[in-house]
Amino acid sequence: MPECNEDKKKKVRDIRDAYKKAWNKLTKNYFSRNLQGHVQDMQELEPVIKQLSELVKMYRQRFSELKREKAVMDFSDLEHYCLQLLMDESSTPDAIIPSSIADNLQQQFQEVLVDEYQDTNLVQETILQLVSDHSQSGNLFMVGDVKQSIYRFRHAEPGLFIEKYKHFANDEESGRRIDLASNFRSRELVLAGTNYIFRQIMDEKVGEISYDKDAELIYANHVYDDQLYDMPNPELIIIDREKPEEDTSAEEESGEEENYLDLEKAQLEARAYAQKIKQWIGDATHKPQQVFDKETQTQRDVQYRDIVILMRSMKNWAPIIVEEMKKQGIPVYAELSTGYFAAIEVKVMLSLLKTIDNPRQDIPLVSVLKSPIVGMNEEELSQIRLANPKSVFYDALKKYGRQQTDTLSEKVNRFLENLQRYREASRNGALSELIWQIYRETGYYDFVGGMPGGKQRQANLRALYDRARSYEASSFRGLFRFLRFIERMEENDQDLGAAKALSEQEDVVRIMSIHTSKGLEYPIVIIGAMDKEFNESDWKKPYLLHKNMGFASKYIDPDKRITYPTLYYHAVKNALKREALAEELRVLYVALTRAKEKLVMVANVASFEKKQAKWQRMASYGEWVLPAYHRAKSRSYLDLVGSALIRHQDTDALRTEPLSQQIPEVIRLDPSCWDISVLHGSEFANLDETAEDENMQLQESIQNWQPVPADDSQLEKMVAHRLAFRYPFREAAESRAKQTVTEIKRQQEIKDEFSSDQFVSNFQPPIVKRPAFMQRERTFSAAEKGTAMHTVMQHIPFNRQWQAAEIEEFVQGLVEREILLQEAADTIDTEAIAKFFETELAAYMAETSPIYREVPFSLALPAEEVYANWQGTSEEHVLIQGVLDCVIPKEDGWIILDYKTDNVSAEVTEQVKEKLVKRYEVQLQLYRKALQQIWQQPVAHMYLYFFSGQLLLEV
Ligand SMILES: Nc1ncnc2c1ncn2[C@@H]1O[C@H](COP(=O)(O)OP(=O)(O)OP(=O)(O)O)[C@@H](O)[C@H]1O
Repeated sequence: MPECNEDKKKKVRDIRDAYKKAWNKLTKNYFSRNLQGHVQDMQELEPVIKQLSELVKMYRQRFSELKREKAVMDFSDLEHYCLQLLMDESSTPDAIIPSSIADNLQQQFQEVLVDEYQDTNLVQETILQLVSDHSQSGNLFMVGDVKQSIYRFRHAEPGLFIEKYKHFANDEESGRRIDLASNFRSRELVLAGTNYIFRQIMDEKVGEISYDKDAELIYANHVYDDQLYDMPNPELIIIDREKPEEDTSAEEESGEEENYLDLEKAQLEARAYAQKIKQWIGDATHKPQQVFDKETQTQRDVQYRDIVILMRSMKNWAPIIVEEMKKQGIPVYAELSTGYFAAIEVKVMLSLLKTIDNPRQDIPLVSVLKSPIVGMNEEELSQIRLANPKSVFYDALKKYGRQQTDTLSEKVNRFLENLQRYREASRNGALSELIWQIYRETGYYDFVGGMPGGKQRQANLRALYDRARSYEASSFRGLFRFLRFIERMEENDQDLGAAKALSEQEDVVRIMSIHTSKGLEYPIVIIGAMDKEFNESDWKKPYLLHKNMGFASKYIDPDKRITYPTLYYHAVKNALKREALAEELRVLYVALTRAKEKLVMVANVASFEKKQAKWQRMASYGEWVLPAYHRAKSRSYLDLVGSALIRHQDTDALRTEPLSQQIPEVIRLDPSCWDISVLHGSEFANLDETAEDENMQLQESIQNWQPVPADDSQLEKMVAHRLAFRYPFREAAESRAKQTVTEIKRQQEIKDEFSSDQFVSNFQPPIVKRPAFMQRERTFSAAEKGTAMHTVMQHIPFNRQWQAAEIEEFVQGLVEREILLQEAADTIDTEAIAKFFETELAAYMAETSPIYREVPFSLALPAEEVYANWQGTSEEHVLIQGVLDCVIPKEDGWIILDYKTDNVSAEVTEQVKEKLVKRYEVQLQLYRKALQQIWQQPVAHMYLYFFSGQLLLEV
């Protein structure tokens, strides 16, 4: 027998093993029992599931009642109530009849336009049908792209779109389909690349829609034709993390070099992105990449903000990537608003701090006991609970510690001792020191460092420490207050997003989820984490829920204590799996179609060799669309993309063997072009970290107020100029631009022996009216009494003399007309008003008409006239507002009269009169200015009339 090539032998064996494995799985799942057995399992399960569904219905009922009681709705209630309103009560699931409200709306809307129609769910679809008109040609217009339906988790139903898509193409009567095939967004090579991949991976079997000629992206923006791009090919970068074969000499050589195996996967990738980005942005030796600017219709240097990094999920990787990119000196922005307080390590530490503050709080205490800091399990916790079932948990814990002598009680006592020490430390020392002491003594800081995403977790713990330090730097003290402060931050959604130092507007590289990127476009798109496994939680639970197939559970035999999947469980599982994969294909499609000019896909894999072996099975497959069974086995985007690219002439780097000539030319020589690089993880181990070092040094110098080097004289000048800058309108910014006359008067007031503070404040009109219930109380403030007097003077006719009794009657009239409250009317000094009418001035007023009362005015005055010490520019103006009590026109100059209700108790000497005049001089001079400037009238006299003491004084 001729010698057989070992490699080929292994290959054949691998293929056979793969099929054997698949076969075994099939037989295990479906043929380990006969049909009767399967049916029997499901029949036995039936009553249990029925009971469960009854329970769920009851729960729903109770839940709805509670919601109604509390008058709250959730988002899906909104949709469902809306549907209820629009649907006539006689509707059945098969015949939905519009209600009168829906009829009404149908009349109202001429056109109903729906964008992103592919993301509609059945409820929304029914609502749309109910409000649109179906009488003649119809008025419902829907736009969408089913390949971009990525909201399955919100019950989007791409089937609705697909059904119309097919139906309208064949039946012009029911609707018209317009294909918007041209793509104006992207360069030709980006589109060709996307087409090449999707033609192979998307069809009705896996993907729910076929990627046929109608679906393909057609290059239409020919502006790009004349604008060359330096590195136009879409790229696939694969980082291989496979450990090199044991080689002691290499290990010695590497010495202290950072071992790439210590780097997080996300960190490795981030370094790959950073390397690319640095290349594009350029430096002293490299020209920056050019991108096309839509505004100017020309090319310009690429900026950070032209680049986006898309991730399927932001949850675990994004914070690490942000941190690593920063280390590499690349400004990034990622929306990481959530996550800090949700991070388990932060929760545990906060629980511990709460327990230290007050151990009689069950939830924080038990959280700490269960956390790795103490490490108790449910069993132990229940034992402790049993020691004292009625009290708070802390009492139970202490009792258990006292009474028992087992290993658990040792654990308990150790914890109680530590807690006692921490409690003392929290009272005596700095909080931040306590936090650090806890990290050190419990080893929790090191522990989280060993968890997945350890670097980020440690950063979170450090952030808590920093937060405590800066809290103590303010004048606040104490653990309780700190916890309240943190709680308030949490309540107000002020999460400690460390990455939020930069805002969205700035020139930074964005990191976002593919879902967020929907509808957006960027010149350069990096799709990261291509080998992250799809989320399988949807169909890996012991019970499954499918929107059409309903509920499926594993078979459970409580007696034998066994559980295994039923046939129906398998059916639902397969349906969910298929749908989830279809959704993933569409998410990938959204990602690829965000790029305008350049597309880079990055993945890092545990073993490139294994991936190759998997893809290689497609290397000689002759059809465009890859076999469904192969695609269905994909665990990541990379699996799909790798299998698709392996048959292209540009992708030697992916193959273990030369490109098979059996592959049809259309596939092999497809016009798309590809740059593939496979790099080993070790290449990223020692990336230049000088940027970080420099930044750290700078930061340190700045924090310590030490000079930093300025090697650029231009820069030095600019900094000096900026630091010396003085805002030209500072004075204006520090004084009010709008003032009331009363305020100005108060500021410039000269206190005299007659003016107690209260006296002075008599004339401040109340800034806010006293609330109604207080106005009705007996005590009226001096200001309110003054206002009441002014109200009477505003309304009382001047054309005659008034006696006190008549005034009394007049005031009652005001009460009846609801101009005055009775309580306010009771404070009116009618005698004093009667006395006013005895004055010469009142006699003159009786002869004169018109007389203007309560005249409001606004007047702009130069600031220096208003503010005695004004230092600012002379152009600055202040807006003055005031109300003139009484203005009396007179031929030889107008008269201003201002009523005063001050209590002038002292004997009225000349000196007292002088002081009173002085007090109001500023105010009246401003009135004079107002009258002269606004009314253009000369002012001959200005009087103050003091009701108390019937004093008329000329100013
Ligand atoms: N007729 C056109 N001529 C030139 N450019 C166009 C034209 N139509 C659209 N564009 C440009 O193409 C890009 C994509 O357009 P638009 O965002 O409307 O597409 P879309 O179908 O909504 O994309 P998607 O659904 O993939 O997010 C935009 O930059 C837009 O300015």
